[in-house]
Amino acid sequence: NDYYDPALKRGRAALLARSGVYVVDGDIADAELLAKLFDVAPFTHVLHLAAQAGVRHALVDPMSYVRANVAGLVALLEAARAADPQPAIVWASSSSVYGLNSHVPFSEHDRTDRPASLYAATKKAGEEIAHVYNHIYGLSLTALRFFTVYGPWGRPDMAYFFFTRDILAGRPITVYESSGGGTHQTTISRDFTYIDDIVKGCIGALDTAGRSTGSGGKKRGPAPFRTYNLGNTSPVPVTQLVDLLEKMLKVKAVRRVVKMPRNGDVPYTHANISLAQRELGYRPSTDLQTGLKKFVRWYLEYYNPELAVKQKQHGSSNGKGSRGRNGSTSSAR
Ligand SMILES: NC(=O)c1ccc[n+]([C@@H]2O[C@H](COP(=O)([O-])OP(=O)(O)OC[C@H]3O[C@@H](n4cnc5c(N)ncnc54)[C@H](O)[C@@H]3O)[C@@H](O)[C@H]2O)c1
Ligand SMILES: O=C(O)[C@H]1O[C@H](OP(=O)(O)OP(=O)(O)OC[C@H]2O[C@@H](n3ccc(=O)[nH]c3=O)[C@H](O)[C@@H]2O)[C@H](O)[C@@H](O)[C@H]1O
Repeated sequence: NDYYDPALKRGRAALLARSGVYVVDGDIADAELLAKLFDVAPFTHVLHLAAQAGVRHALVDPMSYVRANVAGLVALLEAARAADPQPAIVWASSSSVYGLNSHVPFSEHDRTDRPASLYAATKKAGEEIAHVYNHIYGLSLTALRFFTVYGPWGRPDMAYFFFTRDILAGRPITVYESSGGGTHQTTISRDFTYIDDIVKGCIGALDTAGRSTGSGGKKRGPAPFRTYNLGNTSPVPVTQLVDLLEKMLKVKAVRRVVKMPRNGDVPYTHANISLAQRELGYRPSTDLQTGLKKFVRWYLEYYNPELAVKQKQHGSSNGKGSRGRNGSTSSAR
């Protein structure tokens, strides 16, 4: 869909195709298409990442979340349970299911019944729906609760991405610094997790997913039903994220620092990852500074190759704007 620039999605698909992955464009809620795919190949595993993401956009287009994250998930589970053999399914839930939970670090045993956004509520609904398909049809189901994933080829609606774009363009950015008031002020922070670490967690989950125990819609025995946090377990204040970007871009941000509005965001996230460590061998190894450097290098090469070359040659930008892939003029000041 065109929630953000489809050219970026096509670029990722081209990377996949180059590595021998067969890419089909389609709607996850299209039952006929899914049935055809399951006819063509006896999939052993499915890694399901398609969703309407983004916590704040749910205020703008609530139904897109219901369609992709609820109807889309059910369509996939229906296709999987009818398949013979049934595949094991690993899918992306979200740290946002912890909502207003205040017990840190967030553990899989903590409450997830107080979501702060419709996005979070649809992911939580997905976790409950998955339980039904495990219970009735014996599908092996693993939900991975990703914590604020960032890196090259990332999502332009996420703060680290549009802060980079706006800082380079000299546009002001709005930084949520705290929430609450009086003695209950909370510093807004995130357990930012680098994409390569998340990928390793996904592979760990696929490799240990066991088998679905049904075929053709019939359950034959108990199958795994699992939920894991995939975070970095090292929260960083959003203000510090901006400090790091300023250093890497060599541009001072124009900051508008405000209290966090009630727009679906939660004040902080912090993953307890012991379970994933133990059972998936998950060991995140990228701190925010290292991961952001890789993101910034990619960003400049993708959107602003001229500036990337200048930064490499001179170790600093020259202050003159240059035209990038997105057509916008970015000026390093
Ligand atoms: N990036 C994060 O910080 C983060 C954190 C927690 C969970 N997640 C989850 O991880 C998964 C991947 O997220 P992402 O950040 O790469 O987001 P993304 O938006 O880049 O990827 C999701 C993809 O799903 C596609 N999609 C949406 N509706 C679809 C539909 N009906 N049929 C087929 N495709 C559809 C979109 O076009 C998009 O390409 C999502 O499920 C997201 O909710 C992401
Ligand atoms: O882990 C997840 O489950 C979620 O991760 C991600 O959500 P978030 O952690 O909210 O990331 P993101 O929007 O980049 O905001 C980062 C920080 O910047 C703050 N923020 C945001 C906007 C702004 O203008 N100013 C600001 O300070 C904001 O308050 C926050 O503190 C995914 O987008 C989402 O799909 C979901 O899956």
